Amino acid sequence: MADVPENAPDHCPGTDSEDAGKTSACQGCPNQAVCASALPKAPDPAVEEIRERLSSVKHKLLVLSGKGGVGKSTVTAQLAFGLARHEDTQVGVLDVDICGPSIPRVMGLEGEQVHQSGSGWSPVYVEDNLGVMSVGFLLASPDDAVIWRGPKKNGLIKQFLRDVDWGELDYLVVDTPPGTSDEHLSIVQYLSSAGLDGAVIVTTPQEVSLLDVRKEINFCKKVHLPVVGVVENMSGFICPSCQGESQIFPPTTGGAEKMAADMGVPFLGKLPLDPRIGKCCDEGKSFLSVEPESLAAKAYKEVIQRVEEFCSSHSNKENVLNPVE
Ligand SMILES: Nc1ncnc2c1ncn2[C@@H]1O[C@H](COP(=O)(O)OP(=O)(O)OP(=O)(O)O)[C@@H](O)[C@H]1O
Repeated sequence: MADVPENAPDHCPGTDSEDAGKTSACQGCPNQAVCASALPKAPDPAVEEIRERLSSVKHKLLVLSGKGGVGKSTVTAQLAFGLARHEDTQVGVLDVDICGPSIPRVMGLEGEQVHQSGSGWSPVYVEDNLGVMSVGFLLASPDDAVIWRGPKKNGLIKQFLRDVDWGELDYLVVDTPPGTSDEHLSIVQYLSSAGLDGAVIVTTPQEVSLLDVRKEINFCKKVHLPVVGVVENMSGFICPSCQGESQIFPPTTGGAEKMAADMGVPFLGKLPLDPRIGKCCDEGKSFLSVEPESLAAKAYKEVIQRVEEFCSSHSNKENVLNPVE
């Protein structure tokens, strides 16, 4: 994992890089001597700070997808709305999809900004029991692009995990970038030390998405991250008029359910393609509240219930000490 000291220059290769202390960006950096030496690097104090900060969060979940555009942010948002349906359940959403933060839009918080208090960054609240933090809140406009190299992104992820004052939470749901990258390793390493329950993996039934999900599951296995389960999104279109179902993306190899069984991970359910889900996301609303009787809402409720069951049966203790080998 490319880890970056607080006062690192812009193009810092990261303390764990083979080039640490040797690139042109390292010239003049106060850390150059220690980075260039073969001495073991000091343990990252942020690990302990993040563990301390998140000790008031009972369950921490990552939402992953192998590919972009399969509905990861939609599932994150609707899962969070669903978990927060009980007023006494405190839920947080952390959007670390740094280059494509869509959580502010899908949760109705576009244009909001981060506020700082004495105890850290304050989440933006959708409801009293549902708070959100996103890199999108740091951008001047939703059309702004974040173009950062890995080390700087990892620095921001660390800051988000360490500095947001969530208070007491039952669930923290983390929306991640698509694929498996250096950022994922950072997130897993930092969150594992704080007790990470597991990952919800989102795919569509298309073979091209399933292929990437296999990689995602292998990534979880490699870093000892439990898989809460796989969600098949956009799985069939249910006609709002006749309720007939059509397969838009016919799976050629049995779909996500078979793939999950083959890989020995749970399957959480199928969420149909329903234009009303897209509309709710565009309007930043909870689909479960707007269309509670729809078949898609029923499917969502089953997925949410399975996630709740997983969390209540999961012992939320530190699952990994050093997941990144
Ligand atoms: N089940 C569904 N039915 C209808 N539309 C959906 C469904 N799931 C997601 N969408 C729509 O598909 C689009 C992509 O969804 P979303 O932004 O959640 O994907 P993503 O995987 O998070 O993408 P990215 O990788 O860009 O972050 C959005 O317009 C969303 O409203």
